[in-house]
Amino acid sequence: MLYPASTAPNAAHGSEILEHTEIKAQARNLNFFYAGGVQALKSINLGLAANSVTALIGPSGCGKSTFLRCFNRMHDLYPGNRYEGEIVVNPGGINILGADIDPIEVRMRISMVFQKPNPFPKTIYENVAYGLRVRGVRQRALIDEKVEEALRGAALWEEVKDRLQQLAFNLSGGQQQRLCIARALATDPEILLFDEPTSALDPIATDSIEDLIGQLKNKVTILIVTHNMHQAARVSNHTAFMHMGELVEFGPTDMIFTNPKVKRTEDYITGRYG
Ligand SMILES: Nc1ncnc2c1ncn2[C@@H]1O[C@H](COP(=O)(O)OP(=O)(O)OP(=O)(O)O)[C@@H](O)[C@H]1O
Repeated sequence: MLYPASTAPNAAHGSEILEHTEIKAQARNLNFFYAGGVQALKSINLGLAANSVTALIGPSGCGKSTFLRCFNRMHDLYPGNRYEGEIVVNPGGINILGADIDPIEVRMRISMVFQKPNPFPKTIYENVAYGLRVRGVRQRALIDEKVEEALRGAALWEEVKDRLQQLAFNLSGGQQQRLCIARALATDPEILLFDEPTSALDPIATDSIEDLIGQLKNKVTILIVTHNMHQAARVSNHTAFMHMGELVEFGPTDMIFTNPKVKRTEDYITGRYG
């Protein structure tokens, strides 16, 4: 769906950037308050281009994870947290923060991969089948098919196809993280959220996850939080720089890293703070 310029996201920070781009999701005037009253997000307007990777960067505590977690309503798990504004997801233009929206359904459409691999204490097969079972899928043949498809999608199938009934904990850290990606893929999500997905992994496992992200964007829209600016530059199409709960600058990744328009972005990119 093409948005006219007037409704393009991120009006304050280069709305022209996504003007002719299909937008998968769009945060509109998004504020977020933790239960104690801390306002962690301040009027964020940001669009995620469909089938591409958007990276969130910024110093510790700037609100990256808070923003990411709004997209799958993770904050609902703790009483007293409060959103204001909207996150509109296409197709359908549905505001997933709406009071009438079931957060569990949101999490089927928008899956998350965490910092540390967190497989369930179950077999490799059951880890991937989990979301399908929660959704009520019962046919064994269909589950088999989906498990294989998700493991192939996560570039893990060849390594585990002969040991699907082994415990997931027997896998290496990098394999466990790819298993978590397969688990996230099994319910055919439209958006994948990655919260520093390689920070607990060695360089080789990191490379394989980055390659995988490059392949996955053909099928899903990806939002990734990373502290590693080289990683943001390698994997993302667009980058958003946040500072103190605000979106400071947003643009094509090469532009943000080579020619940022805002001094705060430049200072961060060049290592002057953060
Ligand atoms: N559960 C919480 N309750 C109250 N305040 C919180 C909570 N979690 C985070 N915050 C605050 O919200 C702000 C944003 O935190 P957030 O974790 O989103 O930042 P971040 O950019 O992801 O940081 P990091 O890079 O260190 O992970 C910070 O000021 C943080 O202290």
